[in-house]
Amino acid sequence: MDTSAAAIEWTLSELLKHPEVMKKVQNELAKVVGMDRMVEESDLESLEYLNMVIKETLRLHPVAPLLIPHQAMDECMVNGFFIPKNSQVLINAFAIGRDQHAWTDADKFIPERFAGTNIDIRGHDFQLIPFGSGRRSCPGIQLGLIVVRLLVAQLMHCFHWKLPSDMLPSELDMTEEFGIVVSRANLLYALPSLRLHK
Ligand code: HEM
Repeated sequence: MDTSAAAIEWTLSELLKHPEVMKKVQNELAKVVGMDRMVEESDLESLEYLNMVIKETLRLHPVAPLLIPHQAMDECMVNGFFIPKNSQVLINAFAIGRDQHAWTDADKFIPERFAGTNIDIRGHDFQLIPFGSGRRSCPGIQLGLIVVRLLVAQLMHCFHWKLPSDMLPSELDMTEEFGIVVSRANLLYALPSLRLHK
């Protein structure tokens, strides 16, 4: 049940499916980090476009789409609905991330939608909660985000990527395998070639 690995795989899949976005990520890396050294953890905060790409990936592919089941400690009203004490409550982060009322072109992968907004993924903005929100939200968020951002950054910085057998980006299979953690149903194949020669 590796949430970080699933998030990395979905991000790479979306980048392979959207070569123009991959190009922008690689251009940002060349500009911010340069091509004389590898990207480091201290670079991550400066990689604004990469951070938008990760947010957009986790909006469309929250790796734990129903979070973890919660239980109401007391009865309460939520949005006019009565929730009895001890009810099991499931939060559908997947549906929230694709809600047409909250997002324009909700099913499309558009990292630029976050440009100039303060929408974050740490549980303050309820339309984007891939780590949950509140007291039982993910305690590993900081580590998870560093691992995902650093790995994707290094893979994009060090290598050019293409799909095998002249496959078109639009042909890339994005089938999900359902579980508490939703990962790709089929392995992702992509061909790297060296980009960073130092
Ligand atoms: C991109 C990576 C990750 C994602 C997307 C993610 C997502 C989540 C989500 C959605 C929940 C449930 C929150 C809720 O029900 O409200 C959760 C819980 C949890 N996560 Fe993560 N997680 C990630 C990485 C990690 C890492 C790296 C660790 C540990 C080092 C971790 C440890 C935990 C634990 C212990 C819980 C249970 C918290 C509780 O029930 O109080 N997670 N995570």
